[in-house]
Amino acid sequence: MSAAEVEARLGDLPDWGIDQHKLFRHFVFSNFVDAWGFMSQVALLAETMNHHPEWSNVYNRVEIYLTTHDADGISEKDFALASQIDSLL
Ligand SMILES: C[C@H](O)[C@H](O)[C@H]1CNC2=NC(N)=NC(=O)C2=N1
Repeated sequence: MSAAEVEARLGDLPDWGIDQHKLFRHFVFSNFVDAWGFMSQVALLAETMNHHPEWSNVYNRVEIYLTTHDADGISEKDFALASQIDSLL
C-alpha cells in the first residue's frame, strides 16, 4: 500500500496514526482488568482474522502496532483489524 493510500485510509480511522512505519493506536482504560479484557477481545479477533497485533500493556495502557510482514508494510488487513478493534470500544 503506497504512502498516499495509507494517508487516505487514515481519514477513516481518526484515532490511529503511523509510528515506525506501522499503524498505531494507544489506549487508556480505567484499570488493568479493563485493559486485559480489551486485549482478550482483540486476541480473539486477531485469531479469527488470522492477523495479529504487535502490542504492549502496562497496567491500564495498551499500545497496538499493526503491520503486515508478508507485504513488508501496512496493508488492507491492518486497516480491517484496526477498524474491528475500534468497534470493540
Ligand atoms: C503464516 C501466517 O498466515 C502469517 O504469519 C500471518 C499471521 N498473522 C499476521 N499478522 C500480521 N500483523 N502480519 C502478518 O503478516 C501476519 N501474517
